[in-house]
Amino acid sequence: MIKVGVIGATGYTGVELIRILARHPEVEIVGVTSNNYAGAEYSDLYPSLKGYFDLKCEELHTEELIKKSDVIFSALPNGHAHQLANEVVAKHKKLIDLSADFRFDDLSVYEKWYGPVPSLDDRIKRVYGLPEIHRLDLKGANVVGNPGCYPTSVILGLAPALRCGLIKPEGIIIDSKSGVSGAGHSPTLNNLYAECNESIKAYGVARHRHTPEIEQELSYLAGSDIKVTFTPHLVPMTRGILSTIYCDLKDGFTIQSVRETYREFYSKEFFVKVLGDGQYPRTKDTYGSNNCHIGLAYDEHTGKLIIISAIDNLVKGASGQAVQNMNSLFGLPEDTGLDFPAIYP
Ligand SMILES: NC(=O)C1=CN([C@@H]2O[C@H](COP(=O)(O)OP(=O)(O)OC[C@H]3O[C@@H](n4cnc5c(N)ncnc54)[C@H](OP(=O)(O)O)[C@@H]3O)[C@@H](O)[C@H]2O)C=CC1
Ligand SMILES: CC(=O)N[C@@H](CCC(=O)OP(=O)(O)O)C(=O)O
Repeated sequence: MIKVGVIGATGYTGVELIRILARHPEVEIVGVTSNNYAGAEYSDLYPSLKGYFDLKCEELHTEELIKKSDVIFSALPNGHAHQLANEVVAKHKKLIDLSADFRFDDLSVYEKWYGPVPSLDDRIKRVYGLPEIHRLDLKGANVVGNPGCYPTSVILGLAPALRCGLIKPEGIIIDSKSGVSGAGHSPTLNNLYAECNESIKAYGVARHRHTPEIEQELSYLAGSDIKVTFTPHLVPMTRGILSTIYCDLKDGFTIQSVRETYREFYSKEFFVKVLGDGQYPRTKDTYGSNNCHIGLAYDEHTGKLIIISAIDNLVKGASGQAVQNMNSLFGLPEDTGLDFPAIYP
């Protein structure tokens, strides 16, 4: 059994991790930590887990938790994982971090968008944890930077098009929508029911911090520098991300050949489903699952390829993907403990 410790277990991604890990056949959860709820029964905080997970929340004593764990999941806000990674690798254990702290190849890009980075242990071998793209690099890693939710939907949506040279690399426009759980469980004015219900708004326009993360991975896939226009929107639903991506199809390709290329690219992937002609993803069809649905269309009027992708921000966009990464790090089939469909309706 893989011994797992979860830090920041009481947030939205934390409870989703516990929901998945508590039923994972190869996992024993050995400790969960909380600042505000140390000493509380986890299932008193989250009664949906009664009978599935009955440990108490501990105070955060990293040394003890790391000692008894094979792998640590950190579901803390940005800026906490660098120091934690130093401690984890010093004890020859592994870290899967759900924040942005280890998502960037170039630390100066992280520092520009998020803030300063302390000195890091040379033994850290970091990987961007999108298994569909970086599976081979996961094998030698001890620290996983689990991708952001919007980037997961966008990168999976564009990967075949850029890797296989189906589209022009310039002028990509991404319009994404997220449910409110994407903002975490700390109450803010923006997230109050009366503010977001019956309302849709764009935010972070032309400056959202997922832009450099998306550009890093798309540039890797294309083999050249990619710039994108990315506009996220907050929509009145609890979970889900839908990204609609507009790009220019190169001459010589048809929607049929694009769909065939996408199907071939993802043919061995358990979690990515390329929909048929005239079918378009709905967040409802990925709700609660680790799946990503991709729909494709060609606008003959403008020559644009339109790619639509849907995920659950808390599962494929965070905790499900983190468990998929753990499975890969420990040599298990990636779908272990994740082989469940969306909740419908
Ligand atoms: N929500 C989403 O859809 C996604 C989130 N992420 C990332 O995952 C991470 C967790 O997000 P999410 O679960 O939504 O966040 P939440 O705000 O819901 O939870 C964060 C948890 O971290 C703990 N925490 C907060 N501040 C501190 C602190 N200063 N020291 C120690 N613990 C602290 C809190 O636990 P307690 O109150 O018990 O102390 C809280 O439960 C973030 O980095 C986020 O950016 C990534 C992809 C998607
Ligand atoms: C709806 C909403 O507010 N979503 C969050 C994205 C959550 C996430 O993945 O953020 P990190 O990159 O910090 O991990 C946002 O736009 O900041």
